[in-house]
Amino acid sequence: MLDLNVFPPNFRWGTATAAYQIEGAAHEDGRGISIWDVFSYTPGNVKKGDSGDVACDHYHRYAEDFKLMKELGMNSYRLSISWPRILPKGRGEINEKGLAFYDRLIDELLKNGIEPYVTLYHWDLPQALQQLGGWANRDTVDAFEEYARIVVNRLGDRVKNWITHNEPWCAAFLGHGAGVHAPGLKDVGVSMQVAHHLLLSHGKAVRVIKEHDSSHKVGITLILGPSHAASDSPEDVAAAARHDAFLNTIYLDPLYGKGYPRVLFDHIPALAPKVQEGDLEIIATETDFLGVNYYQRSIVKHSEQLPFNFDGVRPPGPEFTFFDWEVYPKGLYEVLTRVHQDYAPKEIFITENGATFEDTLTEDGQVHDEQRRFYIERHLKSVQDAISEGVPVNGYFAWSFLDNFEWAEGFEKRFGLVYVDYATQNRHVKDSGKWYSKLVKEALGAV
Ligand SMILES: N#[N+]C[C@@H]1[C@@H](O)[C@H](O)[C@@H](O)[C@@H]2O[C@H]12
Repeated sequence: MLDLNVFPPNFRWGTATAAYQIEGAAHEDGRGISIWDVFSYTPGNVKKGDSGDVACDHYHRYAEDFKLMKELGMNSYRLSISWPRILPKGRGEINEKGLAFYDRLIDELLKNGIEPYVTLYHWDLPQALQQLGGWANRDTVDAFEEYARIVVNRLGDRVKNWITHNEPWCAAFLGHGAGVHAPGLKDVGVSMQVAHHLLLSHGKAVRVIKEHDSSHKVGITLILGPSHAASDSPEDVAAAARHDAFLNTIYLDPLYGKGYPRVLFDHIPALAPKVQEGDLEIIATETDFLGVNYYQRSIVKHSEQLPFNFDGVRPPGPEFTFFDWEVYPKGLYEVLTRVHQDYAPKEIFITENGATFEDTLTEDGQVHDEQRRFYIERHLKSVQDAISEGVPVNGYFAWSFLDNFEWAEGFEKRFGLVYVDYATQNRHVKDSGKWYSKLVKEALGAV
């Protein structure tokens, strides 16, 4: 199935996490409140009333976690910085204890020979900024630029790989359109303006990073997936094209200098974001790589449902994850070849790919998660096929290293290669983690 010789010699093999999902210590050492703390504390928003208050207690256990990561043989690790840990009010006073924590974290990673890939924003906006309008307020773009400069100036002597934003589609639409993520707003027009401000802040952060050190690599992570028409009827084909714009090209097009997709905003002109002179040029600031998060495809049909006049159709499967997401490895190949053909990023990293299944810890501390192993194997085969066709994929970060706080699903949905027993905080490497470790060591010639 897999031919590791196809993967480039310096391929980055790792896992990914995010601050709010694993750190815990939500009220420790001067950390400010984030929109996800507020959203989680609001009854009904998160299953079982879970929150990131403790999570995987990574704030205190990072040394043991990185020791385990090293034992598993990974050469890279994608993490995010908690903005409210650095700037409790979002701007202004800097929390030195927050910066000192990330100093320790990065130093420990490097001590274990693991290359950090740092995401500046993985959804945990300081609540103080939300009270001023959050990402719907263009001023937050400047706040993000200030935050990025503080982080890059502090960690930039050791961190050389930066991801400005994680999945702006989720932050914008799930958080401001569907209301199922923080801050829990339900206004599609606002979500489109938020998308614009996220992209604008990305472009400004790229310039901050390159000003700090032009040799640093910087990119953005997008969640991407194929939009397949439910039938070849013109209506369904047009609906799928709008869905592709809604999920994919609303970000890809402006990032690669093409402006916003007309197929979407000609259909709903009233929802088009307000764009100021020069914005699109900033958004299209050259980057070094594209981060691709892939989980599933969408099947789309025409619908009278406003504002987009499209609706989802349940994929045929036959395999589905615990999230009820179809297992469709070919979609990753489709995304990679499309992105390469239409946008030609210098490099691509799979910054997230993984699945949740109902994991059970056995009496002897094992988790036999063959479904997850098979899921990852087939998606790596899609990466291999894309590389064989010349797509410059240079890394794969499995989501996730640890089971963690899965946003509105709380701790019920486990994505980790390592099982977390939240009652004891003990870590147990799942069969998928053992398999991935063996694969990585073989790929890196360590066996
Ligand atoms: N859901 N799900 C799993 C995973 C989520 O835990 C990450 O934080 C996101 O970046 C992305 O949505 C993917």
